[in-house]
Amino acid sequence: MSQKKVFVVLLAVSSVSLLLHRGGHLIWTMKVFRLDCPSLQVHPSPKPKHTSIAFLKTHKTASSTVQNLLFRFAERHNLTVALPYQSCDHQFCYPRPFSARFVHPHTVPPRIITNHMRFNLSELRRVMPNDTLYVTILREPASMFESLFSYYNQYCQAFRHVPNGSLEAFLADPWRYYRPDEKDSMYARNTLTFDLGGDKDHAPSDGDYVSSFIAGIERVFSLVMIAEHFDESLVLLRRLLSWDLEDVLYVKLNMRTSGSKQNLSNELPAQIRDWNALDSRLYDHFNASLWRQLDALGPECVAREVELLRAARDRVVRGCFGGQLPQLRPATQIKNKELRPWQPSSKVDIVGYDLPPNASRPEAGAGRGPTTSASS
Ligand SMILES: Nc1ncnc2c1ncn2[C@@H]1O[C@H](COP(=O)(O)OS(=O)(=O)O)[C@@H](OP(=O)(O)O)[C@H]1O
Repeated sequence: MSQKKVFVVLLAVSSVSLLLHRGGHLIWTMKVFRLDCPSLQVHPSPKPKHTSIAFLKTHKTASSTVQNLLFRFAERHNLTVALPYQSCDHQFCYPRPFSARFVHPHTVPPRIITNHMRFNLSELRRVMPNDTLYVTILREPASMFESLFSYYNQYCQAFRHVPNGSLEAFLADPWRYYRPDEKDSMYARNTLTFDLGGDKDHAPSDGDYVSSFIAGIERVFSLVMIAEHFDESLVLLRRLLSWDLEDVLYVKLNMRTSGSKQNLSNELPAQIRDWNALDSRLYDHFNASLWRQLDALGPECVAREVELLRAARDRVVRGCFGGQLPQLRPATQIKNKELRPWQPSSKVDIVGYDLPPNASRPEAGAGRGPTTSASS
């Protein structure tokens, strides 16, 4: 064989082995470049990863899934996460507005804060670094309210008094059951507005209030994710934070079984949106702004990144679960008690995952991490 041929064969062999070695990353990068998506360059990140993040964990919005992703990032990068004082429970003394005093001194100074709280910017600024980026997540009010109604059925006074726990009965005459100052009333009306520090009982007809509330959120939050477009939101989150693809892989947490959910037919969604009019305005506004940002990136590039993110997630998850995609299990069937998701009542089933006894630790370190569900 001539020297030239030997060189060509060696080149081909080393290219193939490099491809196999770099696997996902290289293939990923090539696919993205083929689409000419320079703004979606992945690995290594052009800028250092951003590590100071305040994630406002809103209720029943897929926020536990985001929180878990942040916990795993913090673990891998040795970052301190602010945790509440025991007396605050796992939420930062929610529903009281957040105070720096609620943060456990062992977790100060933090880089990341992500447990449930009622938003209070001035107090957050006292504990978080100056370069903190603020992120939150919203969910479409009808499905969110259905989830809240089922989850807090035994806790929230407004829901407990409804005959047969009927959502229809509540919506037919909400003022019959709802008292603005009663315990846990924040789960029964405009929960997103409340979590974001707003007045859940403000008259929705006051357009100035709603507009200035939304403008305030826009000034502070660099990204408002949308649960219905979770993966697309992660595309934006990853760019905002200059993170790698591995940093935004996840498994869904805190899901109810389909038997615990109610199909919203006929006029229910409109009634829910009406009752939660402030949240509906918020959601519509930030859903539209999410899509404007995605459009600016280029729908093809976003779709491509979402596709690659899902493929990478499946690969890592299969790595955790012995080559299979994990089965969702009711808590009672999960052998490892530490992995059992919290159950709000006997009427609601929250499902989770069991790790196989010989679970391996996969490349992105996502083995045990993503399976633990914390409603915190
Ligand atoms: N990735 C992703 N995309 C879309 N939806 C998701 C995702 N992960 C979790 N979920 C759904 O989010 C609901 C749980 O929300 P939270 O984790 O915020 O609840 S909690 O307030 O912390 O208890 C819960 O909704 P319901 O099942 O309707 O109750 C989950 O199924």
